[in-house]
Amino acid sequence: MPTQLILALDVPDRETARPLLRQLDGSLSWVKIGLQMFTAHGPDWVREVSDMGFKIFLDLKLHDIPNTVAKAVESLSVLPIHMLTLHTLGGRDMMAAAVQAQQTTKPDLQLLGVTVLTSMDAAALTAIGCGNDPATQVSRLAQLGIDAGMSGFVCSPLEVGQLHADLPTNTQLVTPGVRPVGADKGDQSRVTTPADAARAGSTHIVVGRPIYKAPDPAAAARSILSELSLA
Ligand SMILES: O=c1ccn([C@@H]2O[C@H](COP(=O)(O)O)[C@@H](O)[C@H]2O)c(=O)[nH]1
Repeated sequence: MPTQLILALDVPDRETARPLLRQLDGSLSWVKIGLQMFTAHGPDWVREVSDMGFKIFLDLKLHDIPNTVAKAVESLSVLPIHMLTLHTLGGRDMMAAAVQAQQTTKPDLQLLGVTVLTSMDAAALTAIGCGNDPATQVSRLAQLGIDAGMSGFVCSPLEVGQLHADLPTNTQLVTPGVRPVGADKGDQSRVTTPADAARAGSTHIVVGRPIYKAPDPAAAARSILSELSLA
C-alpha cells in the first residue's frame, strides 16, 4: 500500500475549514481533526467532515488513568472515525484498557500510540528527565504499546525504519514532522521530506501548515502526493 497523505486541519473554525476541504476534495482521502477544531466544534464537526467523504483521524492524544481513557474511547466510538490517538506515556495499563474498550465498541478503529512528540529533540527529552535519545525512547514506548495490543504509532519518520524492523508487519506507522524541501519547519524538530518518509516506510504522513498555509493548498497537496508516488 503506498504511503497515504493525511491533512492536519489545524484551522480556527468551520468557516475557514470548509472551503479548504472543498478545494482538496478529490485529491485527499484523510483529514486529521485535532485539538483546535475538536475543542471548538466537537463531534458535530467530525460528522460533517465524514459526511463530506473524508476518512477521519481524530488526534486527541488521550492521556489519563486507565478507566478514564477507556470511557473516553467508549464515548468516541459512536463517531465515524478511523484512527484515534492516545499517549503511550500513559503506560501499558492505560493502553490495554483503551484497547479493550475499542475492541468491544468499535473493532475497526485503529488506536495509535503517540510516542515522542516530533517537536521534541534530545535536549527536550533530557529536560523532562528522560535519559534516552528520541529513537531509543520511541522504540521503548512502541514496544510497550505492542505489548498492550495497540495497532500503530505516531512517531517521526526518522524512527520509522527501526520500528519497521522491530514491530509486527501490519503495524501502522503514522508520521507528522514532514516538510517538503524548503518548507518552514515551524516548531517541528525531527523532520524529513515526504519522499524520505515514504522510503523509510511510513504508512501515513501527516502534513498541516505546508498545505493549509500555502497560497494554493490544492497544488501543495498534489505536489506532496506526487512526491509520495515517485518515492
Ligand atoms: O508527535 C506529533 C504528534 C502529532 N502531531 C500533529 O501533527 C500535525 C502536524 O502539523 P504541521 O503543521 O505539519 O506541523 C499537528 O496537527 C500536530 O498536532 C505532531 O506534529 N507531532
